[in-house]
Amino acid sequence: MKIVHVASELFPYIKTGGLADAVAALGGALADQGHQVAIFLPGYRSVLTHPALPETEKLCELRIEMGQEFISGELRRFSPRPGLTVYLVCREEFFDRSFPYGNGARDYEDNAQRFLFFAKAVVETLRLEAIHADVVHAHDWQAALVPLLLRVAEQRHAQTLARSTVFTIHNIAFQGLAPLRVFAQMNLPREFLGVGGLEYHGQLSAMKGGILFADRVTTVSPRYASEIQTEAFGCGHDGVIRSRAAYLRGLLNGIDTAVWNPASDALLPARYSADDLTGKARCRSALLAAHGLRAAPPSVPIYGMVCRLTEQKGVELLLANAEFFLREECRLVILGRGEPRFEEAIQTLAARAPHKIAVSLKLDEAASHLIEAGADFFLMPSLFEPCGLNQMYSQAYGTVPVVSEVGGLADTVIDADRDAARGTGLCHAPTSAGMADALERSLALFADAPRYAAVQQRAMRHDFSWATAAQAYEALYRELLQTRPSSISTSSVQ
Ligand SMILES: Nc1ncnc2c1ncn2[C@@H]1O[C@H](COP(=O)(O)OP(=O)(O)O[C@H]2O[C@H](CO)[C@@H](O)[C@H](O)[C@H]2O)[C@@H](O)[C@H]1O
Repeated sequence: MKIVHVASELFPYIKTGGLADAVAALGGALADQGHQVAIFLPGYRSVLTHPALPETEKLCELRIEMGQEFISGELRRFSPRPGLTVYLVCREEFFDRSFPYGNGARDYEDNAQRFLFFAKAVVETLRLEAIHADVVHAHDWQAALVPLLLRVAEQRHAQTLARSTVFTIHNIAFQGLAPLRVFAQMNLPREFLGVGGLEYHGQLSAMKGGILFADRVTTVSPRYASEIQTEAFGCGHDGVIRSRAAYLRGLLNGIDTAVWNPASDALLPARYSADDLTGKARCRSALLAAHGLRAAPPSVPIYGMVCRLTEQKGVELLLANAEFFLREECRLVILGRGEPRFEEAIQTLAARAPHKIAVSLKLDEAASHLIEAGADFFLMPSLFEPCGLNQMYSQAYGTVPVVSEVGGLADTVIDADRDAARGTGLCHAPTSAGMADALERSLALFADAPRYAAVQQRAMRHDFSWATAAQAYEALYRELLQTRPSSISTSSVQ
């Protein structure tokens, strides 16, 4: 199949979170299966200057219609591995900036235009380069308008650009809301402006466009697929999701075992496997040393956490349990960047016990690998979690996850107290009391070395690889190609 992915992040060239890992690993796994895969990505500064970027070839100049004007850009491409081509949509004014979405304190004001330009450039390239995609697969709000723009372009040019379209929601909390006036720059028929179109409470929602007009909508775990149909998790889009429930699937992410494998991980001071955990003990000492923490004998548990420091990730639950980490003989290492209020609160916590609690407010890939390997428990107290990757990385690294029982966390971690024979971690309600209970249970589990080892072994031997996860997408694509697209996109624009 000819499969085209459209996303705003791609590991290793640009990553602010799990989207980058998921798109890179899915694209790579599909290419390994023998499909012809293309990935469209904005040509951000950090991509164009990335040390791993091979030489890129300039393909063409772009002239993109945005309302009354045409905006120019350039299309570059490179091939990082056989079967995979990455297209970079470049325009200095939009993408040659320090960060992809904002300056840290606020989002860039022209994000709607930047990603509309990107989405339109993808559709224009599909047309100009006659790519004839079997599937165009858009990820998250930044690419969400691609299915609709594509069907409208097909009608305008009387040409088929893609046999089917898929939209994947990695996080429904980020919706790409924009003022209604941006609609004029979309050059879409007026019928797509109303509440049956992109309008969302007096604004435009790119996310809503993806949900309504892709042939199939997927999200990254079965549990999140049902959660987003509820008011509690739908972030205002639950109604529109319910209206397309028949076309919605929850397909679990996997992990890229070429990057996340303790037996071959070059970022670790020592490698190890389920059969020989000696190297993990060295990673454990190295982790404490790297963060200036006091050495810990094997009986003292080390807790690790790596995430964007946002409300979603349950930072408040962690802070509500600060006394646990201050009181108990343990160590805690946190790596993350995010909201200033959380960064400050965590720094204050670390300052109260600098010999046992460390925080690093950086984006640091190598440090995240060392935490996954060196910790004994990995904390993910998320309030919601579409899938979550770190709980799978931590299981592969023999680091027992302690997670909120929401979304993909609930789908990938089995509570060891509830299910002694199958348990791979500890699960709790997404509340501070729930987390407090799980932390107490983690102490009991760690004190019982044979039981901890059994949980660790089961977690390490579980297959979370993308090779398996990608099969579900392949099956979905095949199913789509066999059935006539039934979404309202085609019928609305015909
Ligand atoms: N300071 C830091 N330094 C280094 N690495 C850091 C870091 N902060 C975060 N990371 C890394 O970023 C990734 C985070 O991925 P997640 O899937 O856990 O969450 P995210 O919310 O970004 O992704 C969204 O999309 C993914 C993909 O579908 C879903 O799994 C998830 O639930 C959804 O919220 C991990 O690889 C993690 O190690």
